[in-house]
Amino acid sequence: MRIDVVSIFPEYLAPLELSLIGKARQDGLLELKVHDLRTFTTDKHRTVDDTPYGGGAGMVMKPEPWAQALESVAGAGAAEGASAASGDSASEGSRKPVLIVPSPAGERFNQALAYELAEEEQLVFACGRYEGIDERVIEWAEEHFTVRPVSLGDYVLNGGEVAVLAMVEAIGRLLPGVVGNPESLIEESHSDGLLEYPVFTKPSSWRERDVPAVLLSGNHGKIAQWRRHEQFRRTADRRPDLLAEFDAGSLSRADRNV
Ligand SMILES: Nc1ccccc1-c1cnco1
Repeated sequence: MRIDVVSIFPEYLAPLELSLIGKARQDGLLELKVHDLRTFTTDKHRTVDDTPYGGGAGMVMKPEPWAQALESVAGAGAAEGASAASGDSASEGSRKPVLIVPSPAGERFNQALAYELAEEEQLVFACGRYEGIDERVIEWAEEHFTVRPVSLGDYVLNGGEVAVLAMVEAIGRLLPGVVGNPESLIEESHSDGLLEYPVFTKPSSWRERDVPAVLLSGNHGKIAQWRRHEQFRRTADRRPDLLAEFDAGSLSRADRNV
C-alpha cells in the first residue's frame, strides 16, 4: 500500500516513522510519504488560507494549493504499483485512489472502515486546518479520487493530523506482515463487533487481587466461554450501542450458552 499525507505541519506526522508503522515502512510493507502543502504555493509568502466568503470568523484553506498537491500525488500508488508489477500493469492502479479528508462532518471511522481501507492500493490524506478546505476542492477531487470525509468522533480538533495518525495506525497494522502474530488481530475489541475481554498476567495474586481462577484452570473450553461472557458483559456495560448492532446471527452455539 502507498499512503500520501498532505499537511501544512508535516512534522506532526513524524510519529509515523516510529514503532510498528515505522518498521513496516523500513520493511517495505508500506510506502508512506508526507507532503508540505506550502510546497504547492506560488507566492512569496507561501499563502495557504484566506478569509471566508460570506464572512465569519477564521480562515479557509485556498483551493489551488490543494489541487496542485493532490494532482501531484494522485496515482502515485498506481505508478509505484505499475513499476513494481511484473505482469499486467494496466490492471494495476485501475482503481481511483481514495482521498480521505479528516473532518468533524465525515462518516465515523471504525474498525470496519479500517479493514475496508486496508484493501486499497493508495490512500491520500488531506489534513485540513483553520475553518476547513474550500468545498470546491472536495467536489473537484471526485474526478481523480474516491473522496471520503471521515470523522474520528464527535469532538473538535484543530486539524486533521491527529486523526491521520490514528487512522494510519489502525489501517497500517491490518496490512499483511505488519503485526507479528496475525492471530492477535482476531481477538481485539471491535474485531467481532464486541469489546475485548480483560487480560491478566503474573503475579496471580497482586495487592490482594487474584486472577480469575478459570484462567489458571487449564480448561481451554471454560476459558474461552469465560472470555466470551466477559466480552458480552463489558459491551453491554460500556457500549450498549454496539450490542444493538451486533449481528446475533453470528452467535455460535457456544455463544448462546454464555
Ligand atoms: N475537528 C477536526 C478539525 C479538522 C480536521 C478533522 C477534525 C476531526 C476529525 N474527527 C473529528 O474531528
